[in-house]
Amino acid sequence: MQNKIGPFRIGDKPAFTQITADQAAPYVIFVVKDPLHGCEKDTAEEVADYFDERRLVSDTGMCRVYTGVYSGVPITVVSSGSGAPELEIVLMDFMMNTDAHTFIRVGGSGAMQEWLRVGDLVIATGAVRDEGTSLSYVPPQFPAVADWRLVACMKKAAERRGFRHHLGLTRSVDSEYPGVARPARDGFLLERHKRQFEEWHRAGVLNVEREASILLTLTTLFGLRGGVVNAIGDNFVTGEPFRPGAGFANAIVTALDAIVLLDGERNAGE
Ligand SMILES: O=P(O)(O)O[C@H]1O[C@H](CO)[C@@H](O)[C@H]1O
Ligand SMILES: O=c1cc[nH]c(=O)[nH]1
Repeated sequence: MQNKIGPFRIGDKPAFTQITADQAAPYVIFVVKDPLHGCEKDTAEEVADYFDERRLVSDTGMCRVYTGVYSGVPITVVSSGSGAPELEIVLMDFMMNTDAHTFIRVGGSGAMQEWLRVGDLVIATGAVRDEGTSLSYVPPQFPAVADWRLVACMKKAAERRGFRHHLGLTRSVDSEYPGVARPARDGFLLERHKRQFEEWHRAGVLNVEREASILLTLTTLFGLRGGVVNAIGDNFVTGEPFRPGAGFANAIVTALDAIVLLDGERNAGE
């Protein structure tokens, strides 16, 4: 049997973002409305403040969308809640209703290696799919891979700006507590949670957060261009304390500059 009810729409627009094809730029940046970024503004507005011109496309309460121009390139930015389940529905609004082809997550994360510093950037080459949403699409063996051109452009952008940055694997989880070996109520944490943390550390995963893998799974699955740049806000291994918004502005600029570089390559037919 198939679900006879299609995607949610209100006023004949996708319910969660109200996005329409004519309002969406080819390049879309996804951010979380997160107090960890240390700003008063909605995170989408924080990104849109970098645009040379911009217009508010929608604000449904769950998502806020701006479309504008940065260095001559049209870009859309959308903010939503935290975690793979929420980003899935935002991604599907764009993937099923617009011609957007490049999807970039800009966010924060916790470091999983002692040599990473708070404020550094991690440009994901791929993601560990330790969340449930992407498993609803494809088996765990399916790789969540970043687009190599986009990764190269983000690396070049960070280098040119002099931002400390690293390329490697990002792990996405559903649980912010045992999922990252952080004790929950009553100190609840099992040995297997500690072992899991150690395994991913030993496997060389650079950082952990909650959205990279759903974005990279879906862009890989549907032949779109996906990328993720996360700032390091704290270090789970060394205990370097959390600093709100550390490196987040650098992550935003890296994504924006990378889009300009990528657009230039596309226009040059590379
Ligand atoms: O800094 P942002 O992008 O919110 O992302 C990280 O912070 C949130 C809380 O952990 C999760 O969404 C995680 O992915
Ligand atoms: O664990 C996390 C998640 C987001 N940002 C951080 O700094 N750490």
